[in-house]
Amino acid sequence: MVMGNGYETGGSIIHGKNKYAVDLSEKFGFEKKVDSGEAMSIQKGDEYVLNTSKWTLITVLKVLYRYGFNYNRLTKLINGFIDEFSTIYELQEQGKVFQTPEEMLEAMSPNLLNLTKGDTKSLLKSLDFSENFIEELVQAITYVNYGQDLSIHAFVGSVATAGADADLWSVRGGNRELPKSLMAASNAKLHLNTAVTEVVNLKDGTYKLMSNSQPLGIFDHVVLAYPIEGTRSSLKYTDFENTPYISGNKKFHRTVATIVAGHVNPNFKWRADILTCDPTHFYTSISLLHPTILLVAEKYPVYKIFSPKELTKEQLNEIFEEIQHVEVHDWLAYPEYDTIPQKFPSFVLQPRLYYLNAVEWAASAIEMSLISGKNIALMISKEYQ
Ligand SMILES: CC(C)=CCC/C(C)=C/CC/C(C)=C/CSC[C@H](N)C(=O)O
Repeated sequence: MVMGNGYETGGSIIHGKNKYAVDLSEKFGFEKKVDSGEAMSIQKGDEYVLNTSKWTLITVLKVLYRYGFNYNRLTKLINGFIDEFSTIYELQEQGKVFQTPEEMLEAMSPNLLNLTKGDTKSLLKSLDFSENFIEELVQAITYVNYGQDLSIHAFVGSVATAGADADLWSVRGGNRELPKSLMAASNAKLHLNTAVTEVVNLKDGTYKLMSNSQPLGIFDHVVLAYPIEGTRSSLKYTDFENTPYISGNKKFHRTVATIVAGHVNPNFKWRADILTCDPTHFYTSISLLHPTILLVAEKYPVYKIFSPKELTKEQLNEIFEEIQHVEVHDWLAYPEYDTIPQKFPSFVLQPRLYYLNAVEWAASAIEMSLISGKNIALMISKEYQ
């Protein structure tokens, strides 16, 4: 909450063709919030290489002028990617289940699995996209959506690009309403503010969960639904023959989201939203935020700055002349995608012990988690058929 209103820092956008998020939002009667009409600029050094306009026609002309038909070709490529990706809905409708993210991608299309094996820049170069288009527009997109450059693998690069489409929305009131409503609809017993610190294998096909040496219960199935590699505290596994999961050298990427209510410094060349394609900047993007729902009139505009490190006072003062409120969210947000793992983590760590966030190594996005959750739910339900 910033000065009476809520704003979203992560998991803030959903694509119009993300079927599960769309269907669930309709089921729960959520209203869609579409933030359109903002201009956006791409910064390279001190220069803005592209300034879009709130008028679509002008933006189209500007993009054509700078990048020729590269943008149209990329749109076609991403539409093809979305079509291949969308076969997952039919596969899951048929009850198909997958042990690993690799199996899942391959079932959607062998091309999607292949995309995880090379980096985004090489793919685009091999398809003859121009150097300035790749390094300016596409890199600005990978920076804003995953805080990383074009060395991320081409599957997540494609998801990032789909996440820069015009067809984006969020839930009015906040995307967090989605898991909240799903939880309520499940009628499950919820232990809030209770960290699971230990999983004990009872060796009779069940697991006991512990929170700081206090038993929470005995379960037939356990789903770990948090990023093990991106968590600073560790989970203890007791009475397992082998440790169910070792993160090894898989790392999560640090992203700092600084939310500022205040006024931009007139000496700072502000554009409605700034994306940078340039690693020399201390930020990867600066955007004007809109409250998830307007509860009180905004006294100050609210901005979100993504950066790889916490911002210093001097850096904040470079951007703002007046700061009324600052909030810093320093988190391990998504995998470090340039270290392409030999193998993604499995959805099944041991019989009946599942890992939902294994899917984040393919790509981290709300819909990816919903798909992974459905995969695990299908696996569990098959045991009872
Ligand atoms: C079925 C469609 C439309 C695409 C398949 C791939 C996919 C799951 C696209 C999601 C696009 C999207 C909204 C990406 C967001 S980027 C992640 C960002 N860091 C965040 O905070 O959510």
